[in-house]
Amino acid sequence: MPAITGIDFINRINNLKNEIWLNGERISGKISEHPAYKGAIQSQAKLYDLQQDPERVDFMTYDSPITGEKIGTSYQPPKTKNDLANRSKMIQEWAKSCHGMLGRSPDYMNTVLMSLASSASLLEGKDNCFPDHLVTFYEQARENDLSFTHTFINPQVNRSPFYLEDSDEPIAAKIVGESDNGIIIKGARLLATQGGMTDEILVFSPGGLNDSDNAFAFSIPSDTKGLKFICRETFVLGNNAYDYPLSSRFEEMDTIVVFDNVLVPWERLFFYKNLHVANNFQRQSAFRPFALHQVINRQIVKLEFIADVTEEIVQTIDIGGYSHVHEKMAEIICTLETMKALLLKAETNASIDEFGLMRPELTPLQTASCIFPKIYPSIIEAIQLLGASGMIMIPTEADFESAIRPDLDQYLQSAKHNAKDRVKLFRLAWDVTMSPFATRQTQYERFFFGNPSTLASDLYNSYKQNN
Ligand SMILES: Cc1cc2nc3c(=O)[nH]c(=O)nc-3n(C[C@H](O)[C@H](O)[C@H](O)COP(=O)(O)OP(=O)(O)OC[C@H]3O[C@@H](n4cnc5c(N)ncnc54)[C@H](O)[C@@H]3O)c2cc1C
Repeated sequence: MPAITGIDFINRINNLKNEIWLNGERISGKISEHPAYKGAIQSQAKLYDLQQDPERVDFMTYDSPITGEKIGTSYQPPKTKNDLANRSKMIQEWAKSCHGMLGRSPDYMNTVLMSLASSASLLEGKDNCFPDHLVTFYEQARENDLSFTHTFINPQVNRSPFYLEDSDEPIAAKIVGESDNGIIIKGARLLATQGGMTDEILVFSPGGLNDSDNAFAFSIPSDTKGLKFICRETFVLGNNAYDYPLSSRFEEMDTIVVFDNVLVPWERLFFYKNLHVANNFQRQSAFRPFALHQVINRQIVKLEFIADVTEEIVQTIDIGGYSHVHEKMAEIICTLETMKALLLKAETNASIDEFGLMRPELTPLQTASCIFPKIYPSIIEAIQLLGASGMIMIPTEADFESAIRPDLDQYLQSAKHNAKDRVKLFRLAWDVTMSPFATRQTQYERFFFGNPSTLASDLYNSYKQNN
């Protein structure tokens, strides 16, 4: 089938009837109508619709090698520098539609699956490995435009390097059985963003040292029997876009994932009970350069949006003459320009890799992934400092529609805007920096691609090898 539309996505997710728990209750009825999911599902649906837009179809889609129909570019293995540039254009187009706030827009996971399937040859001839399953499944996902969440990390029980789980009842999800139909998984995974609102969940175990039951990789439908998504509290405070401009539209739920004796059919298993492969496959595959390429493109769009919002604050209350304001703006500009330069270097120095992919240079992407999580929180703080009490004194749209409107118009006006527009801007700045949604965004960017110290070690070690 061709790339799906927004309504195809919504209908498919509603039909799944995934087991999702929020605030002590199982969500029933259409997930797309639930207040905690509605905004994100509608925003994601708009992304799918962009694939159909006649003005964008040439770079948002490409011709299926199987059917010739137009399918999503995020699934395309880039073979030329032009393909890579097209990929960036597609990623940035989707990111612009959500100001880079949907960290797990479908292009992220589609890219992950594309890069892993392109590296399937690494699994060939290895014990308990099924490279053909990975490639077949990728083709199935690509041709049906499947959406994904993923969970790669074990629950945060004990992070000491000497910790080995020793419990009769599994905590971290592991293999507890095997049958003619597949393997059985029991236990939990730390986190899946967008858990419950995607067709599939991709699971990779962290591997380890001694227990091959901790070594597996697979993808299963989100409505598989025994699979549960347990939500954190929702950060949607209301659905009015004036009051909650970002959280009403882009709040991606995070979920604990529980596997209650879940059967993973053989054909969905990519490898199992092979610790060496579990410990090395992702690192040796094309996963890192391509996933990071998607992440850095999105973060650039997000920074551009943040720079615009911040400049508007500066203009609105006319603080552009102060030198400390210039310093804060310069910090944003330097970060943005650094990220763009690193992306450009990665794409300029791209070369064909062992899997035949046009791979962006890894070092600049790793560098960007070390810089951004550190600087993002300080950019957020800079906006808080520039906005000062303006970030707090933000009446709602209902206030503007009430009898106190004349007071608000008089006392909340600004150098550039009338009161309602000024408050609209500051509510947006609050949703970028201070609301529960914003606070989660900061934590998200800090840990998006893993522990910052692990990312730094990765950069250090690969830099030593390659330079
Ligand atoms: C909002 C949000 C959304 C996320 N979405 C997803 C998702 O969709 N899918 C997914 O798989 N994951 C997701 N994650 C998980 C993310 O990958 C992890 O948060 C990240 O890898 C860090 O792991 P952790 O949270 O378990 O922290 P921990 O590993 O428990 O770290 C806790 C502290 O200990 C330190 N520490 C731990 N181990 C080491 C070490 N070996 N060396 C040095 N210091 C160490 C850390 O630096 C940190 O300060 C998400 C996280 C967040 C915050």
